[in-house]
Amino acid sequence: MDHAAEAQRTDLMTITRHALNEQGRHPESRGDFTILLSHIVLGCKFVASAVNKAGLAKLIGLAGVTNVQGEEQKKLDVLSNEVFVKALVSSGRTCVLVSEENEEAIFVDAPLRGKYCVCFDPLDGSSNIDCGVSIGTIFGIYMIKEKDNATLEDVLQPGTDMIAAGYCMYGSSCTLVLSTGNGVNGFTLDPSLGEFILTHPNIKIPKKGKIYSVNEGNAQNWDAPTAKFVEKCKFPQDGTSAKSLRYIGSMVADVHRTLLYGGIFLYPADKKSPNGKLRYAVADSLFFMHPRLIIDICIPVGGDMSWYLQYSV
Ligand SMILES: O=P(O)(O)OC[C@H]1O[C@](O)(COP(=O)(O)O)[C@@H](O)[C@@H]1O
Repeated sequence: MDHAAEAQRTDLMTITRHALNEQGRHPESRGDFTILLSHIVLGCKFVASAVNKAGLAKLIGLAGVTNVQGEEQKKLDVLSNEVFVKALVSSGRTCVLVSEENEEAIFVDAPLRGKYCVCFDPLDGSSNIDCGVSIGTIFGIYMIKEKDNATLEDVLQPGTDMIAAGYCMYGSSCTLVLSTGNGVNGFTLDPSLGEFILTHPNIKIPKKGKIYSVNEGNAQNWDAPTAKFVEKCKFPQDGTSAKSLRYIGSMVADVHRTLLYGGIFLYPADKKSPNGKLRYAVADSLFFMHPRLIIDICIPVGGDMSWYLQYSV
């Protein structure tokens, strides 16, 4: 028997234990972030369960309503958004929530108000739900700028002011990737325990990759530099091998593969989407959910930037 392995199996580094270890690096911390994270984890576990049984529980298909982008909302979209909003509010650690599925920001009522602002897309890639392609939740966390005075400015801070960011991918396994600014770590849900276990410590994106990931169907809309870059991936002039094209069309899955295997994922600005693929929710004040801003945070902290194009926000 491999006793070392057995010991490893009993000495589990759960995401909560990891967060508590991280908390130890901040003596002033009172555990609020760990409590907030545990509620995000609850939302991810709920969505993972719902996604796994979607086909059986009639959760697939349209919810009969459209979101602010005019997109048909899928039942799982609606359910995921509701569970994350309720989990984040009930944590008692949030003050402003921005969801890709809600037209306006949610300001938490005073009795439950905390000091964190959370931007999230509860279920990115939802157009892939019906065919079983991996989808994901994306989140980013800011600290309120002025105690007891939550405003929209709190969620329009630069991405570099984010204190944590991550995504949870619902695929062949459920993997939560988190950065709190001290490296990027991946946790896989063990359904038998109901716990996210550290399986990918200190992820670093490989310096070189053999994969490029882009929707080639948009090529006619690309600007010249993008077209030239993709052309070099396909027809390299330096004697290297051509890169392989892998495009899942579900950003969390494309980014996760890029983070682990290297290469590049891009959704470049083009004539159709002048700012790349952003989410706009126009209310009395324009705010936007930039899933890639959150992903930006994960990848730079995850390692080499050489293959990662910056999105200008
Ligand atoms: O189909 P396109 O234009 O390539 O866009 C694919 C992108 O759209 C998304 O699926 C998000 O769209 P939805 O969440 O609205 O379904 C991303 O996950 C993915 O990167």
